[in-house]
Amino acid sequence: MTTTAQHTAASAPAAAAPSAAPAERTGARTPEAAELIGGARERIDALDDRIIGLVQERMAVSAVIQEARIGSGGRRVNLAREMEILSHYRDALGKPGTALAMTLLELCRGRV
Ligand SMILES: O=C(O)C(=O)C[C@]1(C(=O)O)C=C[C@@H](O)C=C1
Repeated sequence: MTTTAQHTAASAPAAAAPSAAPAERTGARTPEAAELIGGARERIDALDDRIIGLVQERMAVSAVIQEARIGSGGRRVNLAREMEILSHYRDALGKPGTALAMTLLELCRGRV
């Protein structure tokens, strides 16, 4: 029987294999570029871990707010506040910022 992992490994392009040579793995055409990309990817992985941690922290703080509001007899969602957040992200990051804020709000809403 073929496992999912075997199937994926067999069908994935060689460039994606972890054991591939650095230049192949990064798409670079020189060892220097491969080295630079490898280092920058490590920084991106570290940044992504921090971003994920911040998102999780945001979710926890949002849950505290929602709990307090619902516990006091209010509604879970506060649309006026959501509009402020959408504007904030859009002002900082442009149109994709709005999409990012919507995803964050989706993650944060409805956790309590
Ligand atoms: O600020 C609030 O009132 C919240 O409930 C937090 C939050 C958010 O995650 O930013 C979540 C739900 C609301 O609809 C608006 C905003």
